[in-house]
Amino acid sequence: MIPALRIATRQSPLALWQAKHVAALLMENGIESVLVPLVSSGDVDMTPIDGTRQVGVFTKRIQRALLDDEADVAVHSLKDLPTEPDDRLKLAAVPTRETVVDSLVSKEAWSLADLPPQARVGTGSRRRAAQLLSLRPDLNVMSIRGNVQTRLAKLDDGEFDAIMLAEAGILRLEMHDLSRYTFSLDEMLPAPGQGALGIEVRAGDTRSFDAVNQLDHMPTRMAVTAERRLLSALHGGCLAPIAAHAILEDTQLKLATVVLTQQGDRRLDNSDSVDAGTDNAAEHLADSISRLLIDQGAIEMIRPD
Ligand SMILES: NCc1[nH]cc(CCC(=O)O)c1CC(=O)O
Repeated sequence: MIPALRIATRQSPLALWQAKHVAALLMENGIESVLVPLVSSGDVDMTPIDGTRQVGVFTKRIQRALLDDEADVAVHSLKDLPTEPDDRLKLAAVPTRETVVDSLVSKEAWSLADLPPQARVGTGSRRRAAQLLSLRPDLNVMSIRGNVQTRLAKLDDGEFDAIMLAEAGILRLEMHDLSRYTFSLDEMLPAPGQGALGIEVRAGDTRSFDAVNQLDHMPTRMAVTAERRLLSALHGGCLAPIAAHAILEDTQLKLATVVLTQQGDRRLDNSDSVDAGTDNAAEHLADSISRLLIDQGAIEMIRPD
């Protein structure tokens, strides 16, 4: 009998949902799997996210499980996965993407315009903070940590008037009735890879690769390849105020980007598209926008002060 694929996962409700989702997708292809739940430092460390903290806190622990042969498959939220490739691992699949947008969660379901002056808005993301401040400089953007449930409890306790979350996480956790306003893409562009999963296997593990690669969704893969390449070209890491959203529409791959200063007082908005049928379309699209951004001074803007 072929042994079941071992899927490494963190133990937050969102991570467990994502790992079980991948197990279900594998099962549709007749592939058995078991979950290997692990503890990551990103889940226990409650200090505020800032430039001094390491990137990859959520992903390193489960990558280590693969390298140590405790598991065969690592399921990540793609936006948490650093762009620097690790030769020992391979991104075997990026399945069909969930909604990419962000939501503003508040008791009153305030829209961006409804938020009272100076309202206290919680987010741990520089990208969300800077975009929000660029639109509403009066707001008090405050740091918040913890998993989705912890953040919602802090909102409930009155520590914040509103918090920002990825809509993908809200839907995965089946909080369809959560009182919220969903930003349009014109108001708030997502993080590179937001709403997508990234599934890694050990380089050279062809059995796991072949099983997992069946879950790869070409349009999603192209879109996130463009978004992540842009992030990587700007040396942004997942903590920089860089937003990017790509989508394949008919034959065109489109990429929209926003780069901001931390306080949102300056922003660069760029978008472009390419014929998706050309060689390395995603890479070329990202490279042409990143050259533009670098000329516009993006590297200096995102430098943490
Ligand atoms: N940084 C934590 C994280 N990683 C992935 C998601 C949500 C799911 C996704 O964006 O794919 C979240 C929570 C959030 O940003 O609200």
